[in-house]
Amino acid sequence: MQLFWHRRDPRTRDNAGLAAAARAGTTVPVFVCDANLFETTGARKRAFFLRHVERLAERYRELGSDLIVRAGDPENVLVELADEYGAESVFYNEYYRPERRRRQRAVEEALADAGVETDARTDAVLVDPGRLEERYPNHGRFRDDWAAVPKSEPYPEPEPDALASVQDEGVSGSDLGSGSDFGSDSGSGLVDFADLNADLDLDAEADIDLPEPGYRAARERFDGFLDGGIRSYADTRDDLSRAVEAPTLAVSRMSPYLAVGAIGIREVWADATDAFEAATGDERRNVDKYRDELSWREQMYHLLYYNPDLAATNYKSFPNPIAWRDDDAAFEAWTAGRTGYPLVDAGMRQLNAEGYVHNRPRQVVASFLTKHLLIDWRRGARHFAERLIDHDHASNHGAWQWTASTGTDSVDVRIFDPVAQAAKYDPDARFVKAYVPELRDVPAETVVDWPTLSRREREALAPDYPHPIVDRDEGYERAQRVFEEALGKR
Ligand SMILES: Cc1cc2nc3c(=O)[nH]c(=O)nc-3n(C[C@H](O)[C@H](O)[C@H](O)COP(=O)(O)OP(=O)(O)OC[C@H]3O[C@@H](n4cnc5c(N)ncnc54)[C@H](O)[C@@H]3O)c2cc1C
Repeated sequence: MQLFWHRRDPRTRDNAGLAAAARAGTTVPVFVCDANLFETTGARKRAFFLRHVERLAERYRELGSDLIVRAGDPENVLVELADEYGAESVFYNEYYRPERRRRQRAVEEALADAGVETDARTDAVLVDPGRLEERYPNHGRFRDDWAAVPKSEPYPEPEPDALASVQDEGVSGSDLGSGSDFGSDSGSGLVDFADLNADLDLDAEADIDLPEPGYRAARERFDGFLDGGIRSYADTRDDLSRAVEAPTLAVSRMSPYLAVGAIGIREVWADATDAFEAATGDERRNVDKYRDELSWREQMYHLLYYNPDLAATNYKSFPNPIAWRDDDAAFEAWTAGRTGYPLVDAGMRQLNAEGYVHNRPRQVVASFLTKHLLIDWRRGARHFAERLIDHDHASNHGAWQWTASTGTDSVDVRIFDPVAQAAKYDPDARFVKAYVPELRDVPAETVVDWPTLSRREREALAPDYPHPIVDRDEGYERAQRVFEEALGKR
């Protein structure tokens, strides 16, 4: 008998550690609600994740088993459960976020002391970062090495007879209360997340509508994208009009599901590769671009693996400190989507309303904060971590550093011009108008040029919309100067 410890992988399909446990013999699936870890997760993503745990428990019950859910420190809980079920070993998947690594070490020591074996697998990524070199000068070089490593096929879901016929009675109850839709109204044996939340003093309620949770919902969304969007992905991924018209075709919007681990990365990769092989001509280039984006995700994990303090410390070293500004009013305007830069504000309002931001405005808002406003990227990254449902420790901090020019970008100082970006990617202002109602009646070309209009013109056109909080050219030049000073070039 063995335990499988579910961590950030609430799925039975394409789960490396679970498949390995099931191959070894009868397996008891376990999830430990770890309050310390949850406290560092934004409420929206925590709620989204917990809904997945509930779907996972349902799936186990369909397979004639159950998910054993306990609250506490995993190192204590797993030793107790190993004893209770007479398990000789505990299987799980590897994660690279420092808190998770520390937790894993504590679990391994406690289980070793108790005479229980452990078995950790690579699951979150296609290629174990430990198989690659420590540092790459650019994405192309990373991708070459990464592409040369053979990728596993998706792991099969365990057969029902490989799963222990257990019933979870550790946490039981019937009503989740307060309008939540992830409850069940039958009796004992069922996981009650409201009780868990009360015990842990966590609020699993999100302040926004969350996407449908679970593997099936993730699968459905990806199937829709494979049927259509992927074949024009390279050409349409930056088209913000299309992102408004057909949000899950212009791009996949798989990031929330990948971030909580609802679907396995090998499954996504295998399907994208089948689509690539079936495609001809121009479609082939489009599909391959999607696979390239997945390799960016892999590079971010690689970066975190070798730089565990990615969330706290500049990746690049600077001879002089970067003269970040402390400007609470500007930061608040940025978070509220009231900077007077329409594309920045639309992106931030998308974040507030959906817990998701399209990649193009995501780059623009991050650049605006760290360059035009010169506010430390760590403050922006923390805000994103609290608000995004697709928050991923590696991708968020790696991308913030890239955008802030403290990360892996091969360009010394990159500054996105928020007006030029709007002109290029949202010329019809469809994206801006979808999120900034104050500008709905303003002609598109005027929306694009908004920060360049006179005060009087702006007041006449949209009196409720703010004036730019920083001058476009002054902000640009100040950022250029500050970074050149930090780089010792002035
Ligand atoms: C400042 C900033 C913060 C970011 N924070 C996150 C984050 O917390 N979580 C997150 O998943 N992505 C993050 N990204 C990367 C990217 O914006 C999102 O992955 C993408 O917008 C998700 O939408 P999608 O699923 O429709 O992407 P698609 O365009 O459909 O891409 C497919 C998948 O590839 C991966 N991907 C694409 N671009 C990147 C990238 N640059 N880095 C890493 N993975 C990528 C994602 O898993 C994504 O789901 C961030 C980017 C920036 C600039």
